[in-house]
Amino acid sequence: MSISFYKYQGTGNDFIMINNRESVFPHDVQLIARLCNRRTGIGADGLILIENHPSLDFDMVYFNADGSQSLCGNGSRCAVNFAKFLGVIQDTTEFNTIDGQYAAEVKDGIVHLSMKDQVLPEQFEDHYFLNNGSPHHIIFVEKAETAPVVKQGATIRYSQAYQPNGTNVNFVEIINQHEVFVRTYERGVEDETLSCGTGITASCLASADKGLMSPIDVQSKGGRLQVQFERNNGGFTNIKLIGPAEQVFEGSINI
Ligand SMILES: N[C@H](CCC[C@H](N)C(=O)O)C(=O)O
Repeated sequence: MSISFYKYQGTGNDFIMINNRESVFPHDVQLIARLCNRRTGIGADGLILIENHPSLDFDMVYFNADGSQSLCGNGSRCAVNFAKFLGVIQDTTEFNTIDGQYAAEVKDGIVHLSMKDQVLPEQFEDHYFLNNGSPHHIIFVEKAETAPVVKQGATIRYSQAYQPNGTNVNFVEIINQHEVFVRTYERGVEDETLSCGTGITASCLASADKGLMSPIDVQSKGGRLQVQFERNNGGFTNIKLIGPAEQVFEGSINI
């Protein structure tokens, strides 16, 4: 059976997007991993199905490249622009994810994704940790460009401390009081991705503990995003992940 797909990328985090409102594409993780393989398949960090939802605009079903599932911030931004392209939504939406209901707004093609309120990231001797729909180990470094992202990221991701589910690992360089540079080793991709939306958001919230203030502009290897938030005594509210999400090409696959 031939299935059409669209390739999207959000600051270099790239996804196979399928309009699955007719439920033709199976939730088959072996097939998904094969399609995400950059040598034998289409190639992507993940695959996203847009499916119907009984009360919300759509259900975003996200799979990492290895078929595992978690919340994807950049994938959510791409799903919103894809849903707009399909005519499922106009410029505002409330949709479902593995982490529950999320809202977003599209302004001049830029997606403003509202993230859930968060507590302060847990602080350890050499890192922070926050699970904002996906788990994030956050390390502040002098120079992110030279950080051993894959080597050290994989070591932490597979360490005993994070068994059995693992974690994403973020390396954060503070540029100034309103800007950071973030690189991420992503669980489920098992490599560095050009950006990680939930990781960037978690890293910005940890940066607030180091005196940075909203809005925080973020450099990633795949492009620039912005994270906005309000601090209250116990944590953060009105958190937004803001950035582009572009359609790259359309294709079809036989499954
Ligand atoms: N790899 C992550 C999920 C995707 C996160 C990332 N692509 C994002 O934009 O948030 C995990 O398994 O926790």
